[in-house]
Amino acid sequence: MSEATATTSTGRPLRLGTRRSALATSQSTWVAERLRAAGCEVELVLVTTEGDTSARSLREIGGTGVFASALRTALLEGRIDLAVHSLKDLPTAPADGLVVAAVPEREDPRDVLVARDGLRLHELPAGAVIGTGSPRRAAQLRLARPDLEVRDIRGNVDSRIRMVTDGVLDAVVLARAGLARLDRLDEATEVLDTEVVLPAAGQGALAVECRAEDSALAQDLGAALEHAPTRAAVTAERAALARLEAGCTAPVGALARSTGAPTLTLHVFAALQDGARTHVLTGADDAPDDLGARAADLLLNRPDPAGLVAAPGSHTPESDL
Ligand SMILES: NCc1[nH]cc(CCC(=O)O)c1CC(=O)O
Repeated sequence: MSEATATTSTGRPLRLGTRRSALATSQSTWVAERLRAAGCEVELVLVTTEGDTSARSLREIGGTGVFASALRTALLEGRIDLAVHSLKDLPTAPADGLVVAAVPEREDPRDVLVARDGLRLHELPAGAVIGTGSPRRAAQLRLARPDLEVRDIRGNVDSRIRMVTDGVLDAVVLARAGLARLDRLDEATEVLDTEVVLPAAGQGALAVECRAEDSALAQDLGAALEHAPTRAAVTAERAALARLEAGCTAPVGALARSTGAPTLTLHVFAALQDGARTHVLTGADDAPDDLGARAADLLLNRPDPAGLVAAPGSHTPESDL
């Protein structure tokens, strides 16, 4: 990035909009530091979202978009120049007038268990209470451990872990990436295998968004932050999610991995009304949208009779933070 593009066209520092939570500020600070290392002047601007201020269930306040929408409004109104989102919280529908200018290299996308007494999932006693607000996690936990009680919870990462340390719950499931960003990975008692709990589409990855009309800024953000293999993987995952959202209301997991360029292998999970299904598909990493859409179509046509029955209309976003 050249010094000439280190600030906006008006010469002032780039305004990076961030939510207030510890996780959001850690993500935004990481991006700001990378941009400063690339020669940009960057300042953080706090933006409040309804997902942060409302105690109502995420299902009531409108789902996946609640964390992203205030940042997007601030971008479109010109109050900020760029925003950093957790990619898994970003709706699959593109936003008019905005562009995901960069997808940086993702963290380990897996979920972790934080349980009392250092326990692992298979060591929790029958009847143990495990907290998650994510229908995706709940569905897969019920498949792995039908003898546990899965309880719907919400709150930020800190308050969810406190439910375990305070003895209210035996365990919670969180994204490993979130704990890593908060420097609290040592509190995880197990990294959950993706065969047991497939992560959410885009989990562990960030999206750096700006106005589409700021094409020079978008280019600079791409040059400073883009990680092409992560972009390909999350594009495949989100294409699968979008296709499944169009065809059903089930909880979905999706994870693509590079299996030797130029191929990607995509695992998709959905807990449909008539059972849980997974599908694995390999395809070209230069056509990730196509790979995701095909994997979703194949999954929707292939029932796995041994699977789980999901509650109707249970498609809601990931547990909140
Ligand atoms: N919706 C909550 C959310 N969004 C992003 C993360 C963690 C970091 C990530 O997955 O990128 C979390 C917390 C969690 O699921 O435990």
